[in-house]
Parts: sequence; structure tokens; C-alpha cells
Amino acid sequence: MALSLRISSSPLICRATLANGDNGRNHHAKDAAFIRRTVDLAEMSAGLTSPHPNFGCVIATSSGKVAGEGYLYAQGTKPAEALAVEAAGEFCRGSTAYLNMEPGDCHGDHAAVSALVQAGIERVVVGIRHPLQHLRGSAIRELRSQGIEVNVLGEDFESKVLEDARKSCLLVNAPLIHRACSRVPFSVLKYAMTLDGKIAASSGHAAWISSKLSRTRVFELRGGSDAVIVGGNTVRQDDPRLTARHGQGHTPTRIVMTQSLDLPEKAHLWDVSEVPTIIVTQRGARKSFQKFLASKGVEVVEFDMLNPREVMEYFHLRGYLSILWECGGTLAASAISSSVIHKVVAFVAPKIIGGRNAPSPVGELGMVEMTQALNLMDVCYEQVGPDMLVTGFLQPIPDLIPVIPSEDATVEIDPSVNPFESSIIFFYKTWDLYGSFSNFSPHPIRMPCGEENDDYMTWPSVEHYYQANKFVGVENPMAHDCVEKIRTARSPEEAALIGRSTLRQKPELVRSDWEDVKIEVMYMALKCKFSTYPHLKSMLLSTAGSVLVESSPHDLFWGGGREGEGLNYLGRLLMQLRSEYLEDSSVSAENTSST
Ligand SMILES: NC(=O)C1=CN([C@@H]2O[C@H](COP(=O)(O)OP(=O)(O)OC[C@H]3O[C@@H](n4cnc5c(N)ncnc54)[C@H](OP(=O)(O)O)[C@@H]3O)[C@@H](O)[C@H]2O)C=CC1
Ligand SMILES: Nc1c(N[C@@H]2O[C@H](COP(=O)(O)O)[C@@H](O)[C@H]2O)[nH]c(=O)[nH]c1=O
Repeated sequence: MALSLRISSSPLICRATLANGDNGRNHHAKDAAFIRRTVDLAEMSAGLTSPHPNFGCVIATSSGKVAGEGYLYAQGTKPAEALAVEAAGEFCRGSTAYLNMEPGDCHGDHAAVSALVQAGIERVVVGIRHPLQHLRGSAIRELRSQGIEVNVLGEDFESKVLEDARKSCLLVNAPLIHRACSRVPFSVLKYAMTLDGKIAASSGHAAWISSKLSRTRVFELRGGSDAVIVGGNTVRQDDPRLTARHGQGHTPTRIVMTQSLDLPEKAHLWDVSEVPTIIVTQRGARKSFQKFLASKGVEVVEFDMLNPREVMEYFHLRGYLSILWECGGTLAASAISSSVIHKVVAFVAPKIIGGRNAPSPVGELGMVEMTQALNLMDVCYEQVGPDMLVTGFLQPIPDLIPVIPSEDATVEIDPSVNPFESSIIFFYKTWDLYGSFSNFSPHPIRMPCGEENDDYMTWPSVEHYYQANKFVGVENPMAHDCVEKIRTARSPEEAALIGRSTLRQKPELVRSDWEDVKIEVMYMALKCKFSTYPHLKSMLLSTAGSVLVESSPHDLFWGGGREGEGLNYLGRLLMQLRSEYLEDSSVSAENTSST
């Protein structure tokens, strides 16, 4: 994974104060209000076509008047910024453009940035950076390079109103943000239940619990989703259509999850004249029925292991951003247990149906005590006609600011690192993608021992050399033995074990200057390793611009820790080495061009 994401529902972290006092507060309130308006516009963008990033743009004059607005209709259409510029016309010059999200570049022609630059916009306020790593920061850099002042919420400002505005920007693009940092689409579990917690009568009859008004809201929810999913039993009991019938926009794909494939021959879902249906089932289930479905135009996808996570990973790969789960309690419980549900939308109708066996919205989760109950976050309540709509998150929306261990020190070592934009490359185990950066990687180095003579010796790994150096130069035969034992240890793991346990059990054998020299010892060993193996040096250079973090959860000195709380000295040394190599290559390139 190249980007670490701070998962948090806590108030968003803000870096600096732009302005103080009443004047500052007024600015913040004004900026927050316009950003909220961009979010409203972006919401209009949701569900117009197959869900795509939701963009809104407002252009406001220096006197605080709205001069133009725009929102993205679909991926292949004019960007929101260009539409807002067209609407504002000559009022753009000297104005501020507000964007809920940093623009991407669907057409590869920088259309959004060009529109703002050419229109003479003076300042741009951005709610959140683009969540996708390859787009993150490019438009902001481009705007700044054109002399436009760009402020990003959460980076340049500090205030509660702006934090709230930023959060609404995260919410309006929650599916895209989830796509950027997890391998499953954003999933919403929606159900309608009676006041006594039933989603159907004991007989299984379930129409209609919620009011017509609530059901219209469900159609809108469907319209904003890539797919709606139910289980086989719901198909057998309800024969649903699962279409968005609010009269406009996009209609989601219907997905049925069924292990048995024991489904009726006649069902609304087999009519795919307007909307496709996909059945996901267990490999080998009812082959003849699969043929029947295929003849109706229904796609059948077989899974070796049919479970919500596998299914969601599959649809993520097919490009789905958001899924609405409209299943019953059995499948809902399975989906919650697999941690694929992010949000819950519950319509509670003021009705009581009773019934010992009447189904409830979530089946067995295996919990035995109320203290185990899942608590929803950011809960909202809204009355919809006679019903109460309760929504909340089971998992927080990931915040996109990378957590860089020892951020200030890192920026000092490598000024090209940007705490808001840089990707993070983690390495730890030798079989990881960048596992060769680990001290345990099997790359022997030739370094002087530092004992009586300065002869170069071969060390099977950086770890062997580093561990042995703890005991080098100590006038004690046991220390000499220890150095030799570590040098000849059969693996880096064994070398580490001997080095660490001797340090703990026989501290008198450790050289007195160890704490002062250990970073230098490691640096020399790394320099030798990366200079000896050209392919490792190339790999290190290929990470330029990224933050390197040894993701050891235990070692808070050499590693970055679980939450970025470690000092990450190994990562820092590698970045230092990388900067030195880059500097050397730019100097030699300069020399070549001047000769
Ligand atoms: N009020 C409301 O909001 C709603 C009410 N309902 C009602 O709920 C009842 C149906 O509930 P329920 O049977 O729980 O719902 P579902 O049919 O939605 O889900 C269960 C079915 O999903 C399929 N399935 C596939 N994989 C899995 C898995 N890994 N874990 C669990 N199920 C899997 C199975 O189908 P198969 O048996 O074919 O293998 C299983 O029987 C009906 O009475 C319906 O009317 C349903 C949806 C919403
Ligand atoms: N009963 C019930 C719901 N049930 C859900 O709606 C599906 C029927 O969709 P459709 O055939 O498109 O109208 C049904 O199978 C189940 O998933 N939804 C609600 O908003 N309120 C309700 O009271």
C-alpha cells in the first residue's frame, strides 16, 4: 500500500491559524458557507449518471456575492469549475472560486484548472484534496504555479466551522474516498422496520412498513448507488424490482446473492430490459438454472467462497463505488460481520407487528453482552412523513491526510516530501514489495569489522553487521566471541536474537558509545548495501518523492509504529541516502552537460 490513511472520526486536524479575532472568524464563516454550498451542488451531481466523483463549484466576488455556480453532470462532461466560470462571466476576475474537492483531470486537458486561470480567479478555496493518489495535489500545485492563492481546509485554517465544512466535503464523496483506501465499495445497509424492530411479519410478508414518502427517499438512495443487493430469500419472499422510480437519473444494477440458486423462474429481476441483474452464487450451483438465467440476459458470477467480502472485492474490481444493501437480516448480519458495511440507513415506522419469529433487520452477530453492541457514529435523525429516519456510520470515513512519522524531521531530510500529498511506502518483511529495504534482506555487505585490524569482512546482512557492532572494540574476550557469533549466525533473525539478548543480559559487553554511534553504524551499512547492489539503488531512487517507513509495530526507534508514533530512523536513513544519490546524479548530469 502506498498511502497510509489516518482513520478517524475525531475532529479534523488543522495545521495553522490563518487569521485571528473577529475578522478571521468572519472570513472562516464566509469560506465555510461557500464550501457548504459547493457540497449542496456536488450532491446534485450524485446519482445523475452512474455514480462518479461529486463536484460542485461556486464563484464568489470580493463583496461575497455568488457570481456563478456549476456541478459535474457526468464524468464525460464539462467540469463544475468550467460551468461556474461560464455562469459568472466577467465577474470571475479577482473573485474566489470554492471547490468541494480538488479537481481531477478526466480529459487530460486540465480543463478545470485552465478555466479558473483564464477567467482571472484570484483565490481558490478547496474543501479536500483529490483522494486518488495519482491526482492528489496536481491541480493545487498547478493553480499555485499560475500565481493563484490556494487554501485547503484542514491545512491552512483552524476553526470549528471550517472543520465542519471539510467534513461535509468528505461525506459527499465518501464512496470515492473509500475506493481510494480500501478494496471494497462504500456500502450502505438500508432497512425499514416497525417500532418493535421487525422487518416483516412472521409470515414473511413485508410490504409496506415505511411510508410512501420514505420509499421515495429509498428510490433516491438507489439512484445514487452503483448497485442494490439482496439475498435469495428476499427474492423468493418479495419478488422485488429494486428500481429507482423517483423519475430521474441513474438506475443501479441489481445484485442477488444466493448460495443455493434456488430461485423462482418468474421474477421481476429477470426482466433486464431496463436495468441489468447480476446473480452471485456458489461455484457449481444449479447449472441448468444458470443456463435459464443466461437465456434471460441475467449475468451469473460464480464464487469459490461466496461471502460478502469476496463479493464486494469483486465489485470493487469491476469499478463499483457504492452499494446499497436492501437485504434481510441474515445477509445483513453476514455483511456486518465481514466489515463491509460502512453506513446504516434505518426507516422506523410507528407500527407494531409483534411475532416471536418475525425477522429483524440484523440476524446473528454472535454477541452475548450489550457492551459488545456496535455503536454508530455521526448519527442523524430526521422525520420523513410519519417515519423516523436514523442514519449513522459503522466505520468512519477515512481522513486522507497521510500520517508521516516524525513529520518535521522527515521534511528536513527530504524537502520534496509534502505532508499532505506524499505517498508513504511501507516496508518491513523481506517478502513485501519493498522488502529489500529491510535490514534482514539477504544482501551480504563487505565492511571492516572494527576489531583489532581493519580488514574488510563479509557480513551476511545489514542486520548481522549492525548487531555485531554493539560489541565491537570492547576489551573482553566474551565481546569478541559475541561479534564472531553474530557474524556467523545462520540468519539475520538469529543475529538479531543474539545481539538483543546479549545487550539485555550482559550490558557490560556493549561498547560504551553505542547509543551515540548506532545511527552512524546503520547508515554506513546501508550505504554499503545500496552501493554494492545497483538494482537496490535503482529501487531506492524509484521511490523519490515518497516517504519511506519501516512499518515495524514494535520497534519505535527504527520503525514508524502502528499509528506513526515511531521515530522511523531506518526510513529516515534510507531517505537521506536517496537524497544523496539524487544529488550526486544531478551534479554529474550538470557536469556532463557543461563539458
Ligand atoms: N423491511 C425491509 O427493509 C426488508 C425486509 N425483508 C424481508 O426479510 C425477509 C428475508 O430475510 P433474509 O432471509 O434474512 O434475507 P435475504 O434473502 O436478503 O438474505 C439471506 C439469503 O442470502 C443468501 N446468502 C448468500 N450468501 C450468504 C451469506 N454469506 N450469508 C447469508 N446469506 C447469504 C442466501 O440465499 P439462498 O437461500 O438463496 O442461498 C440466504 O438465504 C423477507 O421476509 C423479506 O421480505 C428483506 C429486505 C428488506
Ligand atoms: N418493506 C420495505 C422495503 N423493503 C425492501 O424493498 C424491496 C422492494 O423493492 P421494490 O420491489 O423495488 O419496491 C424489498 O425486497 C426489500 O428489499 N423497503 C422500504 O423502504 N420500505 C419497506 O416498507
